[in-house]
Amino acid sequence: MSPLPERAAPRVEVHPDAHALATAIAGELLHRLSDAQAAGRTPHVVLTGGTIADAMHHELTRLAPASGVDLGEVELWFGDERFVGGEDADRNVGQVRRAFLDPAGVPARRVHAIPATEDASDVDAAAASYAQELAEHGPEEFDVVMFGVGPDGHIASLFPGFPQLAEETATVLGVRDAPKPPPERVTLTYPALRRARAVWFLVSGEGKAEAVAAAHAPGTTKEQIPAVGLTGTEDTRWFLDRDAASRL
Ligand SMILES: O=C(O)[C@H](O)[C@@H](O)[C@H](O)[C@H](O)COP(=O)(O)O
Repeated sequence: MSPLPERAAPRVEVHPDAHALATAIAGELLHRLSDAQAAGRTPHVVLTGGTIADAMHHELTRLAPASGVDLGEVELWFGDERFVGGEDADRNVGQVRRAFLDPAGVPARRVHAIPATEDASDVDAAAASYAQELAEHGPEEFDVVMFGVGPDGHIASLFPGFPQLAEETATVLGVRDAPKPPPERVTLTYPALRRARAVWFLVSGEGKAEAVAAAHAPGTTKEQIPAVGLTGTEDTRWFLDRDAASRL
């Protein structure tokens, strides 16, 4: 892997409400995908779970047909996954499938799901398997990496104070005892997630306002608010609604 290039300073973009936020992010994502395809690249995107991401996926499905983006030529990855059964409603990939992949007709071969409990003996085996998939089929740089942000500032399954935050070699790790259920998860790490042209945080609601403010306060560390540790090479953006931005 080549040395890390320059990083883009974080910018904040505030939208009136969650719906407007979801629409704006979907539109921006389709722009990025369209530009990448026009430049002759098959873009790679890291998806996330959560409420605002779900709303954004529905908007993607609605807006994609008129965008000119070829959804057959986009590689989709996941920033983290709950280590549960493949059909469990808790799986991020299931949520994305229902809102976007199935209705928009994204080919299964483009979707890189993190192993479920029937595919791996434990979280470490699942992480090793996804790391191998990433090494074999992943890009040098993702086009867009998206994150929901928890009220505690967690992104993917990187939780405040957890050892995964210190990882500088492995691209994917297992997590046990996560503070948010389910306790067993698989997460990409900073070394994988920072290989990104664009890093976007998708945040909605008053319950996130404190974490958003802390992430933007001088001196906050990634051990306190894991979202602090990540920037893209071209674009680092906090997509907020008014409530999430209310303490900035
Ligand atoms: O792994 C999880 O338990 C969740 O997916 C979580 O990481 C989520 O992405 C954020 O908490 C934002 O979620 P909301 O958009 O629903 O607030």
